Amino acid sequence: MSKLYLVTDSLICQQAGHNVEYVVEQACKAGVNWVQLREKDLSIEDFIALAHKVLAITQMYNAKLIINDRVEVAVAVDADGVHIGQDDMSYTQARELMGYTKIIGLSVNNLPELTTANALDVDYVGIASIFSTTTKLDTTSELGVEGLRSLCTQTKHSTYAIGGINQTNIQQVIQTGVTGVAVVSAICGTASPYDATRTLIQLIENA
Ligand SMILES: Cc1ncc(COP(=O)(O)OP(=O)(O)O)c(N)n1
Ligand SMILES: Cc1ncsc1CCOP(=O)(O)O
Ligand SMILES: [Mg+2]
Repeated sequence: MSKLYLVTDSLICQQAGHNVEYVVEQACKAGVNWVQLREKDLSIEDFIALAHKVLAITQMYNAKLIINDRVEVAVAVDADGVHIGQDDMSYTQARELMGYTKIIGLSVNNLPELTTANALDVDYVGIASIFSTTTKLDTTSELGVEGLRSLCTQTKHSTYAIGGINQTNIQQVIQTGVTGVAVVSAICGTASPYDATRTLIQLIENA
């Protein structure tokens, strides 16, 4: 598994002057090989159409495409996996629809959720939120680096930290022992997603 996971946000890409396909391609070119397509406002038809385009890009770079929330989109385009949260479809139902060859990621926000996830055959847990972020407005907690470190010792799964992670704090996050780091604005919100990705990868490698 790659240590840097790009989670997209079309609005943040747009505000930085790019479309989401461009950002995905630049990030993959720079070395990201996990991409989550996160679209909150698209109809199912538009989400599927965009996912087909993004899948063509990720496949060109041998990267994995994970669909946020919408299991039916992941199934329709034969994506590599789906990421579900505590308020999304249940893990059991998602697994039934996706099958055992696909990746399922689950968000956990605290120790009880992480403990419950330990009984599930998820492929990774997304641990949120590490720092404050304006990208997702309904986050429940800020775990901080020490909260993350503690959760990492109590999980049986691979772990991706998410929420407010950027070039200034990514090394502290990696040093907790987390498997990897997921970012939205630190790549989508930049003038050069390629340069931003290169810098983040370098920081991870030197941590
Ligand atoms: C890698 C990763 N971790 C956590 C999340 C958050 O998922 P969720 O809690 O379902 O919130 P939304 O992203 O759906 O708003 C994630 N997307 N990716
Ligand atoms: C999707 C998500 N889940 C928890 S925080 C978050 C947003 C992270 O965005 P950013 O990397 O811009 O803080
Ligand atoms: Mg969700």
